[in-house]
Amino acid sequence: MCHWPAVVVATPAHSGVGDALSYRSERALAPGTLVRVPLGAREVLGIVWRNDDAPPEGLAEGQARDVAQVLDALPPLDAAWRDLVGFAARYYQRALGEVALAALPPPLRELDPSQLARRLKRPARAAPAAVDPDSARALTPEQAAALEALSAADTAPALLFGATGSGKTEVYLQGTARTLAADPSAQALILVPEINLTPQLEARFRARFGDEAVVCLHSGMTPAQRLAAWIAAHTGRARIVLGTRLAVFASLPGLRLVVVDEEHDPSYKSQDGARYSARDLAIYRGKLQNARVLLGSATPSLESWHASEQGRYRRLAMAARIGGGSLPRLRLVDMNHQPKGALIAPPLLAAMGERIARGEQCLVLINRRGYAPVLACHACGWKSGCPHCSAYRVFHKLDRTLRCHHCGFTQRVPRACPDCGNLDIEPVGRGTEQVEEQLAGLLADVKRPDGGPVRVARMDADTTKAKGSLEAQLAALHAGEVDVLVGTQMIAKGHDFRRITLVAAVQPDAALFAADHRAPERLFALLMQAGGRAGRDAAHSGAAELWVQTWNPEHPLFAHLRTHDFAAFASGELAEREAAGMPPFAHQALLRADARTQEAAQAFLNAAAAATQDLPHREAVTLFPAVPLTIQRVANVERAQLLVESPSRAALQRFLAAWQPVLLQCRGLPEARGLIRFAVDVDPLSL
Ligand SMILES: Nc1ncnc2c1ncn2[C@@H]1O[C@H](COP(=O)(O)OP(=O)(O)OP(=O)(O)O)[C@@H](O)[C@H]1O
Ligand SMILES: [Zn+2]
Repeated sequence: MCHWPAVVVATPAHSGVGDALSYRSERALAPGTLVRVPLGAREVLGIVWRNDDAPPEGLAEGQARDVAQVLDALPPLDAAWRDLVGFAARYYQRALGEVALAALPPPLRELDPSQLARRLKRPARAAPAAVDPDSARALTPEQAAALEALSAADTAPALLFGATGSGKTEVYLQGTARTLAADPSAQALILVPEINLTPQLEARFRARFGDEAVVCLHSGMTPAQRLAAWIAAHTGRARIVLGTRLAVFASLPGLRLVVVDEEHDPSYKSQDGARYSARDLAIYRGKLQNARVLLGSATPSLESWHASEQGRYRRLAMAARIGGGSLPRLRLVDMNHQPKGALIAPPLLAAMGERIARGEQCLVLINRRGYAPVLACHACGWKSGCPHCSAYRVFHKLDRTLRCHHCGFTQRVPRACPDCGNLDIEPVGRGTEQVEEQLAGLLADVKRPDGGPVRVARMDADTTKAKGSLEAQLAALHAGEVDVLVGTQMIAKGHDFRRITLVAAVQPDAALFAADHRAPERLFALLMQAGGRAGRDAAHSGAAELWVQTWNPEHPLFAHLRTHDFAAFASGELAEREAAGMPPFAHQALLRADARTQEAAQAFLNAAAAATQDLPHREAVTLFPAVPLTIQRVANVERAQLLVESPSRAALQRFLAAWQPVLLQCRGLPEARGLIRFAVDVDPLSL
């Protein structure tokens, strides 16, 4: 008898190919089985999705092609995994095949059954997850209460709202230990925004549970490493998967606990391909597999905060810092009353000098890399625009280049103005390189306790490109080899620094007045998280300070920052969002178009909007006019978008599903000639 497996293969987002293709097989194949099947002239990896009794209508028996190979050394992907992938594809408006195959480690696509069998030689039994009892700490009362609440009968997702330095990591560790101890096949998934930023977290998990039990999954691993880790998770040998957003798709048959650390971090939302939110998928996955979900943050996203206000999530609060230390005191510097052009105001500079002389460390946050965001000629008005983008190229002084941070276009800095020949072209504005350079000079008279000169270092995407360099820089800071660290937001995240007592944000004002409705939320989180790096050693915390240089000291955001009152800040923001009908009180999706001309991009969007008249649920959604993106052109591609909004998530979903085939038709319209691609972004993070 012949079988008719429906197989999912990698298909581009809008190929129009149905969810699964029918093949023929001599033997019955369980859903979730990995196979290799012919597709055109190639042979590709596929996943058996279901088994049909007969060939699909219209396909003559003789036309069907046979499954080429069955990778049956691997246990089939379970129903929960297939459900997760199917949900993600539907919800984020992508092809099932695209999402399903992208969720598998890349090398799996190339292996034949015998090669795969060789990789699987290692024993597939669960690692013991030896908990080293000595490394587990005695919990504080708040930590103990959070842990109890986590294992209580109520299975709603939990939001661990714990101040910076309140010991959330220990709750993750002991929550994991309990989960694994309760069931020898249980597994835990720990998601982090960016793995390189948290080498400490990985080290703590490995120290506590043993190397065998823990695997990592992130895009920085080699294909072979990723395959090995994926197999360990899929076969149940690995008990703990520690990974970035892509790890939310790991096959974890024994999943009982999902932790999303720093759940507010925007990097949980993918910005290309299927634009999924790993945090939101973690919630869905928890329900699906009956696993506990724990979201942790000192500055939760307003979405999660709102859910905890409504009781959909359980809020577990840990307000106190470990050791009873206090949160840093806010020192606002009113830049209206400082010497003109001062990069670092004199009182801030003096405070830094005092700290350094005492052997303490300072962090200086400036969210711009390079030396200056623009180079300009004051004689003729020339500016260092990028020829390919609607953006300025950034001046990098160290290698004397002008670099576009959007398309990468790089040139040597011209000796004279390219337009008028004027010789003194000047940097406008400031970036990390400039702050680093100037601080060294400004602090030249200060001495460290050992009499040596002050050591200033910089940490941003430029200094951490080489593999291992980020770890090395963090290690130098921990070892006290650096007195002042200048950097972008990456210095503000998650690090457990012990000797930092002063954190300074030198020019955060732009975010106060940005058009994006999420800008205040992000700025508040950034400042609170940055400040949270100071005074983590209770012995020094009394003197810890967060300095903010601002031209707008009266801004209400700072009042809440002063009292460390996230709850008050959040309730103010939520009230504004509710009044304005913004998320989480409304649900949004963006239709984005890339084209050779702005007209073509907008023409496609307008045609797509016009073609919605007869779609179901049209009345439940609002479509806004097409607009260019803030940075309208990148690498010679014109970009535009159209916002779709609805008070009902379900209605928005149904509308988007019905719209998808219409979008494919609009792509072929004459006025959309020049369209390069389009994509739907559900629950976009920025508009
Ligand atoms: N019960 C405990 N007893 C002693 N020290 C602890 C305990 N729990 C945590 N710590 C220590 O307290 C410090 C802060 O903990 P942790 O880094 O987990 O904070 P956090 O809540 O994650 O903060 P952040 O949000 O700023 O990352 C760490 O050095 C940790 O080792
Ligand atoms: Zn460019």
